[in-house]
Amino acid sequence: MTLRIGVIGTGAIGRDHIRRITNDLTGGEIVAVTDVNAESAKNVVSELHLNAKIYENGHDVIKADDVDAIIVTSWGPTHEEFVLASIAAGKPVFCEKPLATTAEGCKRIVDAEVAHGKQLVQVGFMRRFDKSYRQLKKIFDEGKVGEALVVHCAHRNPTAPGFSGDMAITDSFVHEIDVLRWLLDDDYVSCQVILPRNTRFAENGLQDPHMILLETKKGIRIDTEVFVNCKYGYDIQCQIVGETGIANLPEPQSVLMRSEAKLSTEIYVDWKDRFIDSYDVELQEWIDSTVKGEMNGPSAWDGYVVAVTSDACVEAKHSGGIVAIELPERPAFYDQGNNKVLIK
Ligand SMILES: NC(=O)C1=CN([C@@H]2O[C@H](COP(=O)(O)OP(=O)(O)OC[C@H]3O[C@@H](n4cnc5c(N)ncnc54)[C@H](O)[C@@H]3O)[C@@H](O)[C@H]2O)C=CC1
Ligand SMILES: O=C1[C@@H](O)[C@H](O)[C@@H](O)[C@H](O)[C@H]1O
Repeated sequence: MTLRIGVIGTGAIGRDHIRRITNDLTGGEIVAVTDVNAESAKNVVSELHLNAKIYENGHDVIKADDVDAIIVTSWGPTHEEFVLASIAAGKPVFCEKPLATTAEGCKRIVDAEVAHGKQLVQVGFMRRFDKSYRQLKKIFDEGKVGEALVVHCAHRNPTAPGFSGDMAITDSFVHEIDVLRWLLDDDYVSCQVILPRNTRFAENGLQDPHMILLETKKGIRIDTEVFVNCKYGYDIQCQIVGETGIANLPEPQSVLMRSEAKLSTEIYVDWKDRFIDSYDVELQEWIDSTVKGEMNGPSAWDGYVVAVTSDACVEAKHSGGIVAIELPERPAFYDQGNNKVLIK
C-alpha cells in the first residue's frame, strides 16, 4: 500500500521532506500540498514533478478523501490547529517541532489524542533516528559504561540568522531536551541557566552562549553549552559519564586528510547536512509504521514534555534561579509500549 500524504507548508523543511519522500524513500506519495504562499506550493509541485493537488489551505488538505496522512511543516504557531484538525479527522500526522508553541497547546493535543483513543501524532525530533545517537544509546543500554552520572553536551551553530529572544532554547536546545530523556530513559526535575560572557557575534540583543543545567529524576546532572554563533561549524556533542566508563556521541563520518602539514577532518556547517540521514530514517520509519497502523516515534506526550521543560528553561534564564520541572502523570494511553522507537 502506498501512503498518500498531504503536506501543509512548503518552505525549507517541507520542501526537503517532499523531496526525500518523492526521490529517496519508499512507500509514500505526496498527493496534496498547500502553503499560505501559493507560489511556493506551485514551485514545489512543478520543480519536483509531483502528481499533487494544490489546496487553498491546510484544513482542505486534511479533509481531502484521497489523503491518508498529514505532514505539518508550516510555521510553529500554526501547528496546534493543524494537528488538532488531523486528530479530529482520524488521520495520522507527522508534525515538525514544535508540536505547539505553548505547553498548554501541547496538552490540548495530548488530551484530544487520548480522547480519540488511538495514537496518531508523531513529532519531528529527528535525533532519535540519527545513527550516532542510536549507537550511543545501544552502548549505554547494554551497560557498557554503567549507570549514567553526568552528561556533557554542546549544541553549536555557526550562525543563527533570524534568532531573537529565547530561540536558542525554544528552537535549538529543544532537540537536546527530547533526545536526552530518550537516551537516558529518564525525565527532568529541575533546570538552571547560566549566562556566560556574550560573544560579539550575537545579533538582535541575543544572549549567546547559554549554559543549561538539567537534573533528572535519577539524579543525573546534564550540562549543555548552547552556542548558536560559534562561527566554526555545526557541532553536536554528547558525552555520558558513567560509573565504569565514558561514552561519546560518534563524530559524523568524514575523510581524514593529510594536507598542507595538517591532519584534519571536515566539520559540517549546516544542520541539514549533519542530520540528513536521520531525516531520511525518521520519515521512512514514519511511513512504514503508519502503513502498519502503528506509531513508533516521538509522541504528542514527548512534544508536551519538551514544551514544559523548554518553558522552565526560559523561566530559569530570566529568573537566574533553579526552576522545578513539574509534569502531570503520563496518561496510561502512552504506556502501551507502542510509542517506543525501536533501536536498530
Ligand atoms: N526538526 C528539525 O530539525 C527542524 C524543524 N523545523 C521546524 O519546521 C517548521 C518549518 O520550518 P522552516 O521550513 O524552516 O520554515 P519556512 O519559513 O522555510 O517554511 C514554513 C512555510 O510554512 C508556510 N506557512 C505558514 N503558515 C502557514 C499556514 N497557515 N498554512 C500553510 N502554510 C503556512 C510559510 O509560507 C512557509 O513557506 C518550523 O516549525 C521549524 O521549527 C525547521 C528546521 C529543522
Ligand atoms: O531544528 C534545527 C534548527 O531550527 C536550529 O536552529 C538548530 O539549532 C538545530 O540544531 C536544528 O536541528
